[in-house]
Amino acid sequence: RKPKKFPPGPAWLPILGSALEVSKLRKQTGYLYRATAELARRYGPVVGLKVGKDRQVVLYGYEAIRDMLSREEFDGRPQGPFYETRTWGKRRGVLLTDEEFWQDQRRFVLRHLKEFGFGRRTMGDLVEEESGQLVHAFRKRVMSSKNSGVVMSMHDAFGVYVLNTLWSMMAGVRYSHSDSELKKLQGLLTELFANIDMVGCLFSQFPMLRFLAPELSGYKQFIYIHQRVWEFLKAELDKHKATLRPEEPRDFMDAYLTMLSSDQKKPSFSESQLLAICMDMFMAGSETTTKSLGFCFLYLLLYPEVQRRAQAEIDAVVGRDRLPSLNDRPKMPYMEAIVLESVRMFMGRTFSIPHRALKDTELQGYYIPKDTMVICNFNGTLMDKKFWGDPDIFRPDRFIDEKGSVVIPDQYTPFGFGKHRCMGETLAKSNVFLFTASLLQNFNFSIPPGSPPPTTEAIDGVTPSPKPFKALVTLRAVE
Ligand code: HEM
Repeated sequence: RKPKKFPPGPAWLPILGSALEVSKLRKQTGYLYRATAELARRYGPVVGLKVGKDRQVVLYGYEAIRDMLSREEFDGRPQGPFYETRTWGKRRGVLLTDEEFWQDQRRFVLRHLKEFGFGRRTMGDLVEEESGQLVHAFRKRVMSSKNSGVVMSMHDAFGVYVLNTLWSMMAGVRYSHSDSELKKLQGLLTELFANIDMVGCLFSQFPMLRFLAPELSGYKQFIYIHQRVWEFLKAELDKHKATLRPEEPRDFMDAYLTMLSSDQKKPSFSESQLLAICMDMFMAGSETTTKSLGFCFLYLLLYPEVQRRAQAEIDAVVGRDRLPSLNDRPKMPYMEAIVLESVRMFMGRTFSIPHRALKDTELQGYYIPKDTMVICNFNGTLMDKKFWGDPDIFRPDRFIDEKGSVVIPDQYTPFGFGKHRCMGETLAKSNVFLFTASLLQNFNFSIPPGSPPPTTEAIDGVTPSPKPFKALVTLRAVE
C-alpha cells in the first residue's frame, strides 16, 4: 500500500504497482525520461511510483534535485538483484555502493589514481597523446580516398581512444583502435546499456523472472555481458599479479594489489572489489564520454555555423602548426561551451544514477520511507524550457556572457553534485574538448551528399546514444 504522504503518482496495482502506466507512457513517448516527464506534468516535480518490488521517487526540476543530492540521508545506492548480480552476488565497486564501504573505496580510488595522473597535468599529456592518435587515424582514412573526403560512421568513432585515456592510469594499457576483442566488448556494453535503465530492468523489478523467463527478462544477456567484461579485466589483473613489484607501482591496479598485502588493509578491500572497481570505471568511463562525443558531432553536422566559429577560434588561438593542448583551453571559451552543450544534449535525455533513502525522511514536504529509490530525471534541469528558452537547439553561446567568458548556471547538473558527484568530470570534459578541437582543426564534417540530415532522436537506455549516423570528413584547406 502507498504510505501516507508518499509523493503523488499513478495508482499502485497488486504485484505490478504502477509499471503498466509507466510502460504505456514509455511506448507513447518513446523514452523513459519523457514518460516520467509526462508524469511530472500531471503530478508535480516529485512523483511516487512502485514498479514491481521497487518503491521509486522520480525528481523533475531543479529545486527537488538539488535538495535530494545535497542531503546525506539520500546517499545510499539501491539494493537488490540487479545491483548485486553484476558483481557476483554482493554489491561491490564504487558506482553502486554506499556508506562506509563506498567512502573507503572512493577515497582510495581518487587518491591513488591521482598518483598516475588523474586530474593532474600528466593526465593532459595522456589526452593529448590520444587526440593525436585520433587525428592520425582520421587523416589516414581521408588520405586513402582519392578525392580527399571519406564518409565515416561517427557515433562510435571514439570508444577506444576515450578508454585509453583512463586505462593508461588504471592498468597501464593503451589499446589499438583495431583491437577486435576490445571493440567487441564495447559493442556488447553499448547493447546492454540500450536494454537496461538507470532504474533497473524487468528482472530487478520482478526478481522471479530470473527463473521464469531468463531470456525475456534480460537476465541471461546481463550475466553473459558482465561475465565477458569480468574475464577481460581478470586477464589484465593476472598479468599485473605476475609482474607486480610493490616498491614500484606502475598503475592503479598495482597500487590496489600492493594495498591488499599491506597491514593497513581494511575488510572492504579484496581482489574481487578491485575487479569491480575496474568494471565500474570501464563502464562509467567510456560509454558516457563516447556518447557525449557522438552527440557533439551529430549537432556539429546539423549546425555547420557552430563548426565554423569553433574553427575560427582554434585557428586564432592554436594555429595550424601544432595540435591543440589543454593549456589552450582557458583561451577557447567557444570550444569550452561546445563541450558543455554536448554533455547537456547527452544527459538531458536521461537520469542520474539512482540514490536510496538511508532512513525514513521527507523531501519537498513528502514522506520518503527508508530504502526508497530516488532518482533525478535530468531532462527537468538540462532541458527545462522555462530556464533555457530553446533547450532543443545546439547553441553553445548560452554558456557565454557578454564579456565573452564561460558561465555555468546552477541548473547545469549533468555530473550530479554532492558526495556521489561524478569522479570523472575533469577527464570527461578534457576528452570531449581536446578530441573535438583536434578534429575540427584538421577536418570539416558535413552531411554526406544525398543523405538526409541525421535524426536527433536517440536510442533510449541507461545512457542514451545517438542513432547511427555518418559524416563526410574532408581535410581542411591550409590557408
Ligand atoms: C560526459 C561524461 C560523464 C557524465 C555526464 C557523467 C555523469 C555522472 C553522474 C550523473 C553520476 C552520478 C552522480 C550521483 O549519483 O549523484 C556519475 C557518477 C560517477 N561517475 Fe561519471 N560521468 C561521466 C564520465 C565519467 C568518467 C570518464 C568516469 C571515470 C573516470 C566516471 C566515473 C564515475 C563514477 C566512478 C561515479 C560514481 C561516483 C560515486 O557514486 O561516488 N564518470 N557520473
